[in-house]
Amino acid sequence: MTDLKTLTEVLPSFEYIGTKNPEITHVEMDSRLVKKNSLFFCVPGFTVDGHDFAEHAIQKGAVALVVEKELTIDVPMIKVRDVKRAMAILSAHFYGLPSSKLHMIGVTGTNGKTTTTHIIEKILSDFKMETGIIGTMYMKYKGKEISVKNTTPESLVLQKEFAEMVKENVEAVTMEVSSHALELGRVHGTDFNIGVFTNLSQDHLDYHGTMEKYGQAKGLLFAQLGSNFDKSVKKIAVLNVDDKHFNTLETMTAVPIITYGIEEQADFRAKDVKIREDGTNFTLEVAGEEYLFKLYLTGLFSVYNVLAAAAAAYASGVPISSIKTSVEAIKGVSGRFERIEGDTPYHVIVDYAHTPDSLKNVLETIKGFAKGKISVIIGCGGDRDRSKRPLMASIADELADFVYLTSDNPRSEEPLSILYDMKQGIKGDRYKIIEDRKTAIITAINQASQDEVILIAGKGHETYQIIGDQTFTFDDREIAREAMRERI
Ligand SMILES: CC(=O)N[C@H]1[C@@H](OP(=O)(O)OP(=O)(O)OC[C@H]2O[C@@H](n3ccc(=O)[nH]c3=O)[C@H](O)[C@@H]2O)O[C@H](CO)[C@@H](O)[C@@H]1O[C@H](C)C(=O)N[C@@H](C)C(=O)N[C@H](CCC(=O)O)C(=O)O
Ligand SMILES: Nc1ncnc2c1ncn2[C@@H]1O[C@H](COP(=O)(O)OP(=O)(O)OP(=O)(O)O)[C@@H](O)[C@H]1O
Ligand SMILES: N[C@H](CCC[C@H](N)C(=O)O)C(=O)O
Ligand SMILES: [Mg+2]
Repeated sequence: MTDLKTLTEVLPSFEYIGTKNPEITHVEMDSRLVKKNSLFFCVPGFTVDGHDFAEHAIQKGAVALVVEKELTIDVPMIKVRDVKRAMAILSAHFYGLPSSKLHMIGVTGTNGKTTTTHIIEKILSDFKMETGIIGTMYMKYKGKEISVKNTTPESLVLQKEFAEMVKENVEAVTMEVSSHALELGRVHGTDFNIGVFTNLSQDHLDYHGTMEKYGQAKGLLFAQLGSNFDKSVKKIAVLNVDDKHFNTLETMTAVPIITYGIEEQADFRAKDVKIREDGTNFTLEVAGEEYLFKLYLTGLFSVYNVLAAAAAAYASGVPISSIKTSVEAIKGVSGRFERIEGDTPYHVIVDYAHTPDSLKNVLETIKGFAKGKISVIIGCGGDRDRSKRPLMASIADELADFVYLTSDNPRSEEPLSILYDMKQGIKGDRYKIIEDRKTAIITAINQASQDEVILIAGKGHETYQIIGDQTFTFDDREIAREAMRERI
C-alpha cells in the first residue's frame, strides 16, 4: 500500500492533474478487474482504448488514473507520454521492486526460447536453487502452474508474480522475453541479471514491419541490462556468435558478453557434433577444458540451445560438471521434437516449428536419419505474419516428400485463404490441402509407408485450436495416438 504522490515520484516525467492524494492498494489495466482503491492504467490497445474504460474503472472503485490524454473525470490523473512504460515502472515500485531480489534470466530470440528456458531451469533446480519459469506454456514455481495468455505477460502481471515468488523464497527466474514484450514495454522495469539471445530469423513481420525493426526490439533486452547502476550485481549478456545479428547486439549492450557457438570462436563452443535419431553428442570447449556431452535432445538447434543454457547457468554460478549432468538427463521439452510412441512401422513427431527457420531445422534433422519417406503436416496461424506462409510451405516442399497443408490456429481469418497463401510456395504436386487438421493427421497416418517419418508441425504443446473466435480442445499428440491405434 502506498499513496499516489509517493508512488508516482519515481516516474521520470509526468503531470499530476488534481489535488487529492489517495491511498493505492491495487494496480490494474483492465477495468473488469478493478477493485476498491485501484490505480487504473488507461492503456491504448490494438483493439480498444483503455481511456474509454476509465468511467467503468471508477465505478468499480478506481481512485486515480494514469493517462496519455487528459479526461474530464474528477479523480487525480497522472498524465504521461507512454502509459505502458509508466505502468511497468509504477507496478515494479508498487510491488517493492521484486525482480531486483531475484536472479533474473531473460531469454529472447525467434526460436528456442521455451526450450532454452526449460534447460536453464532444470540446471538451476538440480543445483538446488528454488526456481520459477515464465513463458509460452505457463508461469510455474513452487509446484504451482499458472496459465498465461502471452509468452511474456504484461508488466503488472509480471511484477505481481515476481513479488509472490519473492514471498515464497524463489531465488532464480528464467523467462522468455518476446519481441512484442520488449517493444510494448512489458519488461521495462524488470531488472535482469542475464540476457540470453538464441537467434533471429523471420517471424512477426506483421507486427514489426521489417527484420531490422524486429532485431532492434530484441536488442532492447541487452540495452536495458545493467542500466540500473547497481554494481554489486553481475550483469551478463549471453550471445550466439554464429547468428548474423550478433554484431548488432554486441554494440547494443554495455555489460560483459559470454559468447557461444559452433562455427565461430566462442567462450562456449561445441565441436565434433554427432546427431543421431535419438540424441546428440558433442564436445564442449570452455576455458581451455573439454567435456563430452551426450544428449537425448536431437538436432543442431538443440546443441545451440544447450550451449546458451550452459553459458547462462555458468554465469549464474553453476559448475560445468553439474551443468553436464543436468543437461544429459533431459529427455525433451513438451511439444518440441516429441516422438509419439507406438508399435508402428512408421514414426510420428510433433514439433512446435511455426517459423521458416525452425521448420527448416527440424526437417533437416529428420532428413539426417530418416530411412523412409518424410511427410509434413503444416499450417500457419491466422492474424499473424502472412509473408512467412509461402516460405514455410516452400521449405516443407523442398525438404519433405509429401506436404499436407492444413489449419493451424486460423483465428479470425478464412482457413482456406491461409492455405492458399501457403500453396504459393509449393512447386510441384506432392501436396494435398486438407483444411481440417484432425482429418489431415488421420489421412497422413493412414497413408504412412514403412519407415516413413510424419512431422506434425506448428502446434507442439498446444491443447487447443482457435477457429474464428472459438477455442476448441485439440492436441496433435492425442489425435496422432488415436489415429495410430485405429489405423485402418
Ligand atoms: C498485439 C498484442 O500484443 N495485443 C496484446 C494487447 O491486446 P490489445 O492491445 O488488443 O488490448 P485491447 O483489447 O485493445 O485493450 C486495451 C486496454 O483496454 C482494457 N480494457 C478492455 C476492455 C474492457 O472492458 N476494459 C478494459 O479496461 C484492456 O485491459 C487493455 O488494458 O494487450 C493484451 C493484454 O495484455 C494482450 O494479451 C494482447 O496480446 C494478444 C493476445 C496477442 O496475441 N499478442 C501476441 C501478438 C503477442 O504478444 N505475442 C508475444 C510472443 C509471440 C512469440 O513468442 O512468438 C507474446 O509475448 O505473447
Ligand atoms: N535454437 C533453435 N534454432 C532454430 N530452431 C529452433 C531452435 N530451438 C528450437 N527450434 C525449433 O523451434 C520450435 C519452437 O521452439 P521453442 O518453443 O523453444 O521456441 P520459442 O522461441 O519459445 O517460440 P515462441 O516464439 O513461440 O515462444 C521447436 O519446436 C523447434 O522446431
Ligand atoms: N507465439 C507465437 C506462437 C505461434 C504458434 C502457432 N501455432 C500459431 O498459432 O500461429 C505467436 O503467437 O505467433
Ligand atoms: Mg516460447
